[in-house]
Amino acid sequence: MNVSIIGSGYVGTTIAACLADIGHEVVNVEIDESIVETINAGEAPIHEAGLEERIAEHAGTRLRATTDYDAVVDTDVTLLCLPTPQKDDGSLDLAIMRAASESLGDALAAKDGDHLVVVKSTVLPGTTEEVVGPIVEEHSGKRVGEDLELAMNPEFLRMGTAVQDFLEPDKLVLGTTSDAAADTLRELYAPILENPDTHLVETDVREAELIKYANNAFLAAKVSLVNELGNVSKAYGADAYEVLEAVGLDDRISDRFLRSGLGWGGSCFPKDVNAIRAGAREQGYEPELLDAVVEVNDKQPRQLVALLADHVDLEGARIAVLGLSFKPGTDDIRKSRALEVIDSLRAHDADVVAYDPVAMDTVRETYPDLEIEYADSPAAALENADSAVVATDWPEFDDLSFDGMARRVVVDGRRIDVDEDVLEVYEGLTW
Ligand SMILES: NC(=O)C1=CN([C@@H]2O[C@H](COP(=O)(O)OP(=O)(O)OC[C@H]3O[C@@H](n4cnc5c(N)ncnc54)[C@H](O)[C@@H]3O)[C@@H](O)[C@H]2O)C=CC1
Ligand SMILES: O=C(O)[C@H]1O[C@H](OP(=O)(O)OP(=O)(O)OC[C@H]2O[C@@H](n3ccc(=O)[nH]c3=O)[C@H](O)[C@@H]2O)[C@H](O)[C@@H](O)[C@@H]1O
Repeated sequence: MNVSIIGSGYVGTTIAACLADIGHEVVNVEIDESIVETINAGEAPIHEAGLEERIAEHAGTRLRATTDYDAVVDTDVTLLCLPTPQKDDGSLDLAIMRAASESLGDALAAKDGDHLVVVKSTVLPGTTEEVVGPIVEEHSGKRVGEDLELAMNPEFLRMGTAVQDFLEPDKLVLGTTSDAAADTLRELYAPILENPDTHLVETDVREAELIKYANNAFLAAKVSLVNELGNVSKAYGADAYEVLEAVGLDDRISDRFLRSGLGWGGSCFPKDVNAIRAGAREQGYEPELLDAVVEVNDKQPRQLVALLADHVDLEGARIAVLGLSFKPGTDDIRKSRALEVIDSLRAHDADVVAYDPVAMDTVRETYPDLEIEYADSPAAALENADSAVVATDWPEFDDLSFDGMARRVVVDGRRIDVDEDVLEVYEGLTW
C-alpha cells in the first residue's frame, strides 16, 4: 500500500520506518528540513531502539521523506502524526492540526479517486469529524463518504520501546465511519494483526479518540496513586516497593506501572491528562480525581529535594543528578522530572553536576542558560559530590558503586537495582 505520513517526530518516524519494514511504500511529509535530510540519508532523527537500522535499510527504496505535501497525491492513505500540544491553560491546542489539514486538503485537490485520512495524533472527541474532516473537505473539494474517508486510529507506543510497541501492540483501535475505511486499515496493519496477542478493537471515531485519553489518564492516575501510597509507606517507615509488589500480584491490579518515585513526565501524560481535564470541564463535568492525579505528580520532585535537604545543607553543596531524560531509553526531556529537581536544587543554591547517557545535548540546546555542569560519565558526576539524586532509571546506573563521593548521601528517585552492599552505605536512601 502507498502511505503518506504527515509529521515525522517520535510517532511519525517510528511508524514510517515500521510500515516500510512490513512492506508498504512510505513517504514522510515533514516541515523540518533537517529531519527530512536525516531520514533520506538513511539515519534516524531520534534515539529509539531498532529505528536506525530500519531507516538505513529502507531509505531510498520503500521509505523517503519530503517537505512537499504534493507527495500525498500518489498515496492511498495519509496518517496524521502531528503534535497536539497544550495551551497555557492546559486545553488542547489544535493549531498545528488545522494548518496541516489545510495543506493536506490543498494537496489532495489534485488527486483523482478516493483517499483515506487517518488521525493518529491524540485528539479530543469530535476533532477528527468536526475539525480535520471539514478542513480537508473544504481545501480538497472532496466529500467525506464519497471520495474521502476519515478514521481515527490512536497510537499507544511508548518512547524508548517505540518500534517494538508499534510492531507488537496489545491492541489496535480502529475508529471508522465506513466499512471501506475499516477495510483499508485492516489491510495496512495485516502483518501486525496476525499476532494472536494483538486485540483488534473496531469502533466509532469518537470512542477511538476517547480510548486514547482514557488509557493515558488511567496509567497516569495509577502512577500517582502508587506515589501517594509510596509517600504514606515512607511516612510509616515501610518499604513501598515491597508493599506494592504484593499488591500487584492481584490480577485485577497487575504488576505493571507500580513504580513509585519522582512521578511521570514526558510529552504525553502531562498534556493528555490536562487536555481531558479541560475537555471534561468544557462538557460541564468537574474531573476532581484527575485534578488530584496532577497535584500528586507535581509534588514528587519537591518531596525528593525535601528528603535530600534533611541530610545535606543544600546551599553551596555539590549535587550529582543522574539522568535527565523523562525515562530511560530516550533522549526526550519534555516535562522530565529531572529538570524539576534541578530547578528546585538551583533555587536552594546547590551546585548541580548532571550526567545522562543520551540527553545531555538536548538539555544544553534547550536550556542554554541552565547553570549546571555536565559530566561525561556517572563516575565523573559523582566525584566529590556531597550527594546524588537518581532521576532516571537508566540500567547503567544499577552497577554504580557511588565511590568517589565526598559523602554518600544518595536519594534514589527511581529505585534502581543497586547492589545490597552499596545500599548499606547510603545515608539518604530511596523512595
Ligand atoms: N511520543 C509518543 O510517544 C506518542 C505520541 N502520541 C501522539 O502523537 C502525536 C505526535 O507526537 P510526537 O510524534 O511525539 O510529536 P513530535 O513533536 O515528536 O513530532 C511532530 C512532528 O510534526 C512536525 N510538524 C509540525 N507541523 C507540521 C506540519 N504542518 N506539517 C508537517 N509536519 C509538521 C514537527 O516538525 C515534528 O517533527 C501527538 O498527538 C502525541 O500526543 C501518541 C502516542 C505516543
Ligand atoms: O501517549 C503517549 O505518548 C504514550 O504515553 C506513555 O508512554 P511514554 O510517555 O513514552 O512513557 P511511559 O513508559 O508510559 O512513562 C511515562 C512516565 O511515567 C513514569 N513511570 C512509569 C511507570 C511507573 O511504574 N512509574 C513511573 O513513574 C516514567 O518514569 C515516565 O516519566 C504511554 O505508556 C503510552 O502507551 C502512550 O502511547
